[in-house]
Amino acid sequence: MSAPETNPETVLSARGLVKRYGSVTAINGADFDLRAGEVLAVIGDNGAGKSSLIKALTGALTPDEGSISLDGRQVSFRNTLDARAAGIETVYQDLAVIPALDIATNVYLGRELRKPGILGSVFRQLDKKRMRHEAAGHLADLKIGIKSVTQNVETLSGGQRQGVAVVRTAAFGKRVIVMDEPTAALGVRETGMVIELIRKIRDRGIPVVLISHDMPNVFAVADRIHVHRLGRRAAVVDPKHRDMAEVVALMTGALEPTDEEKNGGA
Ligand SMILES: Nc1ncnc2c1ncn2[C@@H]1O[C@H](COP(=O)(O)OP(=O)(O)OP(=O)(O)O)[C@@H](O)[C@H]1O
Repeated sequence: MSAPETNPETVLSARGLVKRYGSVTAINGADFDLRAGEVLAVIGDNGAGKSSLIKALTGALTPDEGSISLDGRQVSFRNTLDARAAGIETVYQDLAVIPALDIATNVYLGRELRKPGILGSVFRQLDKKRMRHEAAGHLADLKIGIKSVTQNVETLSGGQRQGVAVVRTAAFGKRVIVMDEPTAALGVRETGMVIELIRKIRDRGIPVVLISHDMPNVFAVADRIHVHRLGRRAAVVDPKHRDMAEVVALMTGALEPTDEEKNGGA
C-alpha cells in the first residue's frame, strides 16, 4: 500500500483505514487529515466510528487496512506508547488523573523525573522539587488558575482537573493532542475554560483533534470539522460556511456534502 498523499502542512493523516470486529465494520475506508496550527473537530452520530478512528490514529487499535502518516512519513503504531513516543498524546474522556495524588505528581505520572547523578540513576529518587517547579510553569503557561501544585487533584473542580489532564498532555505532546469529549462532564463556566485551553494549545503551535458531541463548542473552537458517518469521513466542513443545522444534517445523511467537502475540504 502506498503512503497517503499529503500536502506539506498536513501533520497527521490516514487513507483507507478499515477495522472489522467480526461482522461489524467499525472503520470502513476512513480518511483523515490534521493540519498544522488547527483545531480539527471530529463529529458523528453514536456508532459512526469516531472512537475507532481515533484509536487507530493513537495506536490503541491496529487497523486491518489502510495507512497512517505523521509529518509525511508512514507510521505503524503497535500500541499507544508507540504513538506517544511519536508525539501523539490523548486526553481521554474519563480523565487520566488520580484524585488522591497531588497536581505535580499527576502531571508527571509515568514520566517521573529522577534526581541527577547516582541518587536518581541508582537509588531511583524522584526529583520532586523540579517536578513541582516545572509543573507550576506549565500550569502558569496555560493559565489554569491553580494556586499550588502540591494540592491533591481531588480538591479541584472538574474543569481544573481537566486542565491538569490537558497540561499533562500539552507538556509532553510534541506534535498532536487528541481530546476525547473533554467537556462532557463539565458545567458552563468550566467548559468555557477548557475551550480557552484548547485555543491556547493550538496557539502554542500544537494542532488539536477534538472529538465532541457538543455542537456549540465545536463551532466555538474548531477551525475545520471532520464529519464521520457510517465508518468513514463523509465531509470536512469549514464552520464559517455551514451552520449547526447543516452540519447535523451532514452527520445524519439528510444533507449531501459538496464535492469539495467530500474530498476533505478546501
Ligand atoms: N471492540 C469492539 N468489538 C466489537 N464491536 C465494536 C468494538 N468497538 C467498536 N465496535 C462497533 O463499531 C462501531 C463503531 O463504534 P465506535 O465506538 O467507534 O463509534 P463512535 O462513533 O465512537 O460511537 P459513540 O459516539 O457512541 O462513542 C459500533 O457499531 C460499535 O458497536
